[in-house]
Amino acid sequence: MPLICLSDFEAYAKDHLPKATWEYYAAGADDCCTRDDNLLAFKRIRLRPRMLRDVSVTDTRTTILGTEVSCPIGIAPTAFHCLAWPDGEMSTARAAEGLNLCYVASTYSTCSVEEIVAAAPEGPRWFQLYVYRDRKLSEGLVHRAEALGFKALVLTVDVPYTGKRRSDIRNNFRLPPHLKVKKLNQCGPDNYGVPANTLDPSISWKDIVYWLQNLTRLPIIIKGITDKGRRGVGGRARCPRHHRIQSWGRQLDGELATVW
Ligand SMILES: Cc1cc2nc3c(=O)[nH]c(=O)nc-3n(C[C@H](O)[C@H](O)[C@H](O)COP(=O)(O)O)c2cc1C
Repeated sequence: MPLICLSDFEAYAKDHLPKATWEYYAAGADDCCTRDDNLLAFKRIRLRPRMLRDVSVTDTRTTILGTEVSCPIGIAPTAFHCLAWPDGEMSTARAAEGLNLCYVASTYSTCSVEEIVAAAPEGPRWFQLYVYRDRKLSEGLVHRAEALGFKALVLTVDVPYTGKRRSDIRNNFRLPPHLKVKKLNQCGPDNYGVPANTLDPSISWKDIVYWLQNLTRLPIIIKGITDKGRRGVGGRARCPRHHRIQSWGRQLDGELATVW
């Protein structure tokens, strides 16, 4: 049967993937409230139709941080693509390149950043960063991503600790031995085959301003801010040195902000 919409792909994946892999991709944390809310939020979106306009020629191209993309949609960072397909993130990057869409490669990719770039050298790409307690590890990642032509860093700030993912616990989910998170392979594995307890829960605005901004010339996009606070995302109470922070777009699960 042809796969013609996302639900078709979802049903196909459920039928074909091992149970633990499917449940890793499909489930969220605890009661999955946020996951369910996100799905409902997508369904609530309505487009305002404008009738009797000449739409015989349409053009959805736009620019995102100065790079032209074919439409204002990107591929969010997600981990462990090789669980679903042997080529993993290389295939995702090729697809994004083919459509000229921005692909945000996850720190938890099962292909290395070098492999991703070799597979899709022309594709618009950003790199998603988790900050590790071992800052040298994160610094190495940032430098590699910058050298490989990633055009922005997407700093995920909503995972100081991993959520309680019940199905992963029940399934004793782990990466199979032939897969590993290639950028982190110098560390010992934990349940997911990625370093245990290495995400730095102390990260705050000062780390962004005094550490990350000094480390890279790339724009930094902060991913996972779900509440603007009383004075806005860039309010003085939150961001030292009053850096200019631009609210860049609404995600269903929060706001993205760019700091430079
Ligand atoms: C299977 C899976 C893996 C994910 N891995 C990452 C990741 O490695 N880094 C990250 O910043 N976000 C990760 N996310 C979060 C997504 O980027 C995104 O923020 C989230 O899924 C909400 O968007 P959605 O409602 O469109 O799914 C992951 C999400 C899923 C479902």
